[in-house]
Parts: sequence; structure tokens; C-alpha cells
Amino acid sequence: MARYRPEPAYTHGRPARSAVVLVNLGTPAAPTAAALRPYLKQFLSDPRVVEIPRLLWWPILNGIILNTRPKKSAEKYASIWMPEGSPLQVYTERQAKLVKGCLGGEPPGIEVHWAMRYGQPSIPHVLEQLRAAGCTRILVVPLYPQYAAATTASVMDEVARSMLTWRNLPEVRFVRSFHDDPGYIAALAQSVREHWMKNGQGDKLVMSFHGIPKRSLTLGDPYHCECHKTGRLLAEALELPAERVLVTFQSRFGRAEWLQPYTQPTLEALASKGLKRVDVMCPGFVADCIETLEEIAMECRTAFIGHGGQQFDYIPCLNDRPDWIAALSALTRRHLGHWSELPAADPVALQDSARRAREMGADC
Ligand SMILES: C=CC1=C(C)c2cc3[nH]c(cc4nc(cc5[nH]c(cc1n2)c(C)c5CCC(=O)O)C(CCC(=O)O)=C4C)c(C)c3C=C
Ligand SMILES: [Fe+2]
Ligand SMILES: [Fe+2]
Repeated sequence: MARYRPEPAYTHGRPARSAVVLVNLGTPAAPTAAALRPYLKQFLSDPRVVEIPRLLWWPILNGIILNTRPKKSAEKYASIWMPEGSPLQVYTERQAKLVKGCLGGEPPGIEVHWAMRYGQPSIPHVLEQLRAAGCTRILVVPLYPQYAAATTASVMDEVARSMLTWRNLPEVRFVRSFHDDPGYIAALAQSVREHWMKNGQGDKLVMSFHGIPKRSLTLGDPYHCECHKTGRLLAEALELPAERVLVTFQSRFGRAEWLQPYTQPTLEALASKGLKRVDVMCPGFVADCIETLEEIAMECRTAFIGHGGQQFDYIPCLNDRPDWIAALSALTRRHLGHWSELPAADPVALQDSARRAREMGADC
């Protein structure tokens, strides 16, 4: 049997057709232990995410983590679940729909889809749909502003793996990161200004990013630097002096040291030292999710108030803000580059060329 599968349709000779796929991390299908288990298993089995030798990691994952974490995490998910589903999924779906509207049909027939690295709709599933639709150019946009091997590179791995058995490969492009994109920074800054206009300013603005193991930094992962650059650009846009802003790292997993300072202990220390009012935002997430709505807006709030703080304001992620959708669409269009400039091939000319080819005995 041929290793490379036949193409689903006779596609060569057709006009170029472009597609965009927005990819986020993924989320369980329901806030239940039964739905959490396969999601966590797939996520935590990814060697890009947990870089421990499989022989050591397998018994820990299958023997301990997958027997304890699903239930605990399911309770947390239940506390943030929206009527339409998991917030990460709801906002990612909305972002794709709105970006499609913003691109305004350029290039003609462009498809805008969304996929999840873990869970559904999976990257292979969405790419198969694009293949069946005859897409010849695919732009993948991982929705992680800061590059990390655990997130961005894992999306790249999965895209490549999905196409291992394809015969007629499309052109593929990736957005690598957009931590310093002016539209992204401007939308973040505007979200903070709007929050301040309604609620007033806190004594400090804490920008909390998802953590990664510290070892990744020493091994050359640029994530830490990209987080700090986002933080600096945002502080500059808001004209905040250095003593009014702080970059911290949240969601530590396991016992190893992760990037520091850790968000929750930092907030506790600030409150203990007499800081009364803090604003907290999560610029590394473009959609609210369990890590922002539960860990930050609930757990960290309780910790800050419990240590003597008086007011804790959580500033939501960019989600479906129009200025962010415009920035994401502009970023997408820039990466489409000449793909969005070329006119669709003239169908009459194509028919003509197919006829001539048949006359010459070729099949296209
Ligand atoms: C924004 C970038 C992210 C990085 C970097 C990242 C690294 C990373 N995460 C884990 C472990 C977990 N993360 C979980 C949830 C989660 N993580 C991100 C983003 C990054 N993770 C998002 C957007 C989400 C939210 C998903 C949602 O459904 O809302 C979870 C699951 C939740 C839980 O059980 O606590 C785990 C586990 C590791 C080990 C890691 C390593 C570099
Ligand atoms: Fe994570
Ligand atoms: Fe750095």
C-alpha cells in the first residue's frame, strides 16, 4: 500500500486558494473529570510540554497526575464555564469569525478556520478539511504572542505531522510570534486605559505571563525575553514608570523551578508590604481561560486580599475587542503577503489550458 495517500480530489492545475488557521492551546469538552482526563493526557504527553524522559514521566503521569488532577481541575473549570462552553473555545471561535469578516474576502475565497493543539477541533482534522477544499496555501497563526517551544513549536510539530502522508503538499507559513506587534501592544494599552477610566488606577500594574520551566531559558528558549519585551512596550505605551509595573509568571506545574517571580507569592508579598490596590492583567493570553479567570481573577484575588490588600482589579484579555481583531487581521494579512495580492486564476484560461493539455495527451 502506498504510504502517501491519494489526494481527495484532482487539485493540480486549480487556481491558488488560501486559508488561515488560528490555533490555540485547547480545552476540555466539558467541565467534568471524564472530559479532563483525555485532554490532560494528550497535553501532558507532549514531549514539547514536559521535557522529562518518558521512562520517568510515564508512571508519574499515568499513576498519579491522571488519577488526581482531572477531578480538581474539573471543579475549577466548572467555576468559569460559559453558557456556550469553555471561555478559551468561545473566544477563539469568535476571533476566527471576526477575522474572516475583517479580511473581507481577500484573497478571493479565503477560508478562516480555528483549531486546537489538544482536544477538538484538532489540527489534523482542520487541515484535512482544507485539503478537501483544495486549499493550496495555508497560514497557521498560533495564538501565542510570545514564542515558546512548549506552545508555538508544538503547533508547528503537529502541522508537519498532520501532513506526513499527504502527496500534494500546500505552501505553509507560520506566524512565529507577535510579542512586539504594534497593533497587539496598542490594543492591550487601550484595554488598560479603558479599565482605568471606569475604575481608576491601582498602585501597580502586574503583568502576569504563563510560566515555563527555568531550564528552558538556559537552554535557549526566547519566551522569557519576549514576555519582558511585551511588558516594557506596554509600560511605555501607558507612560508608566518602571516602579509602577511588574512582570510575573503564573501557573507553575510540578516541583522544578519555573521562571520567576511567581505571580501569587509576589501579590502576597506586595499586600504584606502595604500595597493596597493592584491591577492585574495577562498579556500572554489573547483569550480568557482557566489560567486567567480562575487562577488570577479568583485565586490570586483571594490571596492578595487575604494578605491585607484592599482592591484587586483583573483586566480581561483581548478576547473579541474590535481593536484586537483589527490588529490580528492586519497581522494575518501581512503574513499572507503576496498570497492576498495575486488575483484568482482566470477560469476560462484554465479550461483552455486543460483542453490543450488533453490534446497533447497529458491529463491536465
Ligand atoms: C500562554 C502560553 C502557555 C504556556 C507557555 C504554557 C506552558 C505550560 N502549561 C502547562 C500545564 C498546563 N497548562 C494548562 C492550561 C493552559 N495553559 C495555557 C497556555 C500556556 N501553557 C492555556 C491557554 C491554558 C488554558 C486552557 C483552558 O482550557 O482554559 C493546564 C490545564 C489546566 C489545569 O489542569 O491546570 C495545564 C496542566 C505546562 C506543563 C507548560 C510547560 C511549559
Ligand atoms: Fe499551560
Ligand atoms: Fe530573558
